[in-house]
Amino acid sequence: MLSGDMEKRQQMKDDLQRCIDAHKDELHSLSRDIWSNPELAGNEKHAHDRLVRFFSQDQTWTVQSHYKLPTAFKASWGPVSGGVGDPVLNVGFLCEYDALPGIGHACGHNLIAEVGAAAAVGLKAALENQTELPVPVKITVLGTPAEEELGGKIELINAGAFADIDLVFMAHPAQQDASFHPCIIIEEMLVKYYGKASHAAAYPWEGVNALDAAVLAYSNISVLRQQLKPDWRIHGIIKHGGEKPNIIPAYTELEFYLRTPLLKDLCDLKAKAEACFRAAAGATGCQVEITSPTPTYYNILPNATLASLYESNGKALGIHFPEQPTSFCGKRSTDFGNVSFIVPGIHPFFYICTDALNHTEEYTEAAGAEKAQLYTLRTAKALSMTAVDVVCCPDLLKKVRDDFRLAKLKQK
Ligand SMILES: NCCCC[C@H](NC(=O)CCCN)C(=O)O
Repeated sequence: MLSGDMEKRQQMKDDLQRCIDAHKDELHSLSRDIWSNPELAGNEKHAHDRLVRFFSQDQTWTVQSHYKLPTAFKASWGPVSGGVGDPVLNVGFLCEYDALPGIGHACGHNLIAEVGAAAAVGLKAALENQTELPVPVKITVLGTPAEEELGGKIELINAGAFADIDLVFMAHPAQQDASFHPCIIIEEMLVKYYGKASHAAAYPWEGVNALDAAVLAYSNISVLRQQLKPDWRIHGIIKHGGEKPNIIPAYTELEFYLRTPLLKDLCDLKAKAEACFRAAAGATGCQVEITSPTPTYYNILPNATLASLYESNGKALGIHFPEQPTSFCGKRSTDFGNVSFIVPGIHPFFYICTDALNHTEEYTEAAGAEKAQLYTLRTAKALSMTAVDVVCCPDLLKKVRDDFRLAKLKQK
């Protein structure tokens, strides 16, 4: 026999599931449209307009397009219930929608957008008939562009977009379901070599070869890798290697990603990498310019209470959470990590009916497939149900906030 409070929460969870199911075609159309029109980080114009239109069709949402960033948006609803003057509890859902160059939505960000939209409309359905919640509740959906490249969430943090948000939810497609899986710190290094052009056959001795510097730099990093800690990563590309074989390259450009679990390790890795880049300049006589053009993505702070609630709700919907997720490692990164340092939240991973790996063409196909929908909507329901638990139970909200404070202390 459920207690009165539990009965109310269950009724709210039933309402949200019915709402999400009632919108399933529209939600699938939304993610399929985004999938069919892949746009790179910062250029998600179609996705932005499509999501703004999705929320604007319901006049009860207040929608701000081009919110603080050209392709970010904000959709707000509420507050509802609670006593006059009570502090409003603002529940945030995040939508990502940037694709990858050359392989479209190979990370399933179109499904992240669908999960965020579905969870938000579901929570709205659960709340709109409630008049006696412990506190007034508001819903905020943030369209957070450019996760794969520029770190749109970090720009939005710096612009104050998260200042009034109390909880934040999103989920990311993967190969299995996991309420939490570590994502590590990442920093980008851009390396430019400047040499001197000359005819490569007639007067090679007059040239200063910037491509030699690039090749040496890449090789230096490749040998450094065997001396790195096993949970560190460094990988990169030669973005520009020269113009023609008979012109000794006067300019080359390389891009590297450096990743470590802890910020202090990142400083150590950066110093080792920089030594490799400068050694290549010295060996060839080139000048070198080393920059970090994008902000550092932090690791995701865990929140045990939210993760446990998410798993409990997910299991009630039939989600299987492997004890040890076997098919994806915790060496990926996300700008959600930066959000997790300022707002309590969760960023679960979810199965989309494929064993393919992210950032592959096979995953792109899976992210646009009908068979991903059941898992996508189920994830949205579990997120929304988790939000219901927290907004209905002040003790749970306190535990969530305690977890957040403890996790931050452990980072120091
Ligand atoms: N500036 C580079 C950021 C790369 C982020 C990219 N993120 C993902 O693959 C998504 C992981 C889960 N959100 C990465 O290479 O880790």
